[in-house]
Amino acid sequence: MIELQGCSKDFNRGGVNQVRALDDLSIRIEDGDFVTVIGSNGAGKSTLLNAIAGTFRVDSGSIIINGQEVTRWPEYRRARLIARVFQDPLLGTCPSATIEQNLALALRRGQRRGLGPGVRARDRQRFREALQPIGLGLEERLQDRAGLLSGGQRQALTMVMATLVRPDVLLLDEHIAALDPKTAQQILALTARIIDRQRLTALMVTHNMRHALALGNRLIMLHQGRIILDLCEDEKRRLEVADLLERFYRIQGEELANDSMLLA
Ligand SMILES: Nc1ncnc2c1ncn2[C@@H]1O[C@H](COP(=O)(O)OP(=O)(O)OP(=O)(O)O)[C@@H](O)[C@H]1O
Repeated sequence: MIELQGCSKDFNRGGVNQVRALDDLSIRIEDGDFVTVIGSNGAGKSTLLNAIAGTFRVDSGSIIINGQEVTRWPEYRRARLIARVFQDPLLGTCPSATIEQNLALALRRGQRRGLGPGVRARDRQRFREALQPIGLGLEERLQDRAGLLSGGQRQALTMVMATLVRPDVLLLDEHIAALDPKTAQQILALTARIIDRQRLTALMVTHNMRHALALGNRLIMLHQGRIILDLCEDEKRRLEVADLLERFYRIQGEELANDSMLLA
């Protein structure tokens, strides 16, 4: 369970560039909820994820994860509960380490990592079993350096690393946006499968309304740091992309600042 109560965050406070990225935002996300997050550029989507992950502290409000108040916890401490996947496939893996060394590091999430990413024989079987369902043959390449992999392969590896030890919360920030359409579809399918199988509590930021409607059991739309639309599974299932846009216009009374949500 994730709960944000009255969270606000200003950047460049007191300056001419001051912006309220989160504006008294409250939301309760139940265990096992998979929430897709949409909104135009600058709506506060990444800020919401950053606030949960502890990239910065919110200026006001509180954040509770699984009953624990984490508002003042630094990012590294929250990392025991939270796994993240970013847009850039290069961010999630260490290129000079082998696939199995990367996975061995992921296996120790939340523990003291020690000096080297040593790989135990019994872990290799676990790694193969985690990689095999992706269908990219990575299970046969455990000793290859991650830097040799394509962007899509690295993002698949990142997804497996993020969930090798089941996180309490999985945060996906446009994690397929940098991939070609076919690879993006594969990683999206992998994402849905992992979240479903592990019954993860997850938030996924996307600019693609089709994906936002198709995946997950709840959809929120942000605008100017506030939640302007919050749809449950049933409502989501009944909506088409055009309906969603219409809802946005109706609520906001203005046009979307960018067309990427339409065109994606
Ligand atoms: N570290 C920061 N310093 C200053 N301003 C920031 C910072 N992070 C975010 N902002 C500002 O906060 C607002 C919300 O940004 P955020 O990145 O959360 O938007 P977003 O919805 O993720 O947008 P996009 O879809 O373009 O990625 C924007 O006006 C942005 O410029």
